[in-house]
Amino acid sequence: MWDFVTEHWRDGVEIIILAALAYHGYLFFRATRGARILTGLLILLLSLALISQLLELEVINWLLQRISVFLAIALVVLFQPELRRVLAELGSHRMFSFNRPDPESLDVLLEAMQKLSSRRCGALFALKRGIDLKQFVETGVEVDAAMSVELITTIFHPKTALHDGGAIIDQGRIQAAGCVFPVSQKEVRDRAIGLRHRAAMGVTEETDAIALIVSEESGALSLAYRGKLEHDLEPEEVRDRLNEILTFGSVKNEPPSEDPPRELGTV
Ligand SMILES: Nc1ncnc2c1ncn2[C@@H]1O[C@H](COP(=O)(O)OP(=O)(O)OP(=O)(O)O)[C@@H](O)[C@H]1O
Repeated sequence: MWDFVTEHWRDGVEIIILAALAYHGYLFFRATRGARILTGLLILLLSLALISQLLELEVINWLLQRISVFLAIALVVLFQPELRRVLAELGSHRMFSFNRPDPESLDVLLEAMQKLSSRRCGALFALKRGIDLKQFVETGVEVDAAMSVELITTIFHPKTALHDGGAIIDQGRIQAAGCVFPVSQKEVRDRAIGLRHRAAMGVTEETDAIALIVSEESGALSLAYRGKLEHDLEPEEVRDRLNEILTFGSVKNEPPSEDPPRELGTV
């Protein structure tokens, strides 16, 4: 027994590491836009590999081996925004940082969002977490001011110079306004989802920020995280979601990616 353990403990460690990597890879990719393409490709390739092995089809075997190199490149292209976010997360040492807005500033933000909603003023916020949003700050105007309902509603008043674009919130302060975020290329079923919501999805695809949106058209409040849009939430739901994400790092009870009821950011 002891001989078996000393001989095979490395295999056990390898199996545990590979299983953990596969599981985390699955969790990471299952909610992304390429998940279905990836699943389809894997099923196709595994079936082909199995058939060609069983029937000893040499040409197909040879082709599959050659294709695997191109497949690796295709996967990098397919999951480019997600990979960028993971690398940025690793680079930002997020595991060691704790960038959480205090409850008072969240209250201020939510109150301002409700005011903007009742006045039908569109607004977009990106709440910075671990990953630096400097590249987006540079596209707007630096504000660096304490948050207040008055300031936020003034910024997003349609007649001000800063109302176009998004505001960046960092540790309870308005860092910048009028910022341009990357627009998500995800296919969205709802035609009412325009550029503001797409920009919210885009900035959360590429960073670990949380985006909050007030719709100019309907006054609806929405939240985007990791590229997914949760549309038309009640103020209390926004607060709960924010607390969940800020506490657990992800949305608890996350709806499945297949046809979720109110989540629109899926292919
Ligand atoms: N890349 C971007 N980054 C930040 N803000 C953007 C970006 N693109 C558009 N916006 C903002 O979105 C506004 C246009 O919103 P649009 O009506 O297309 O979006 P929407 O998602 O339908 O939102 P709403 O429900 O508020 O109409 C612009 O005036 C601008 O303020």
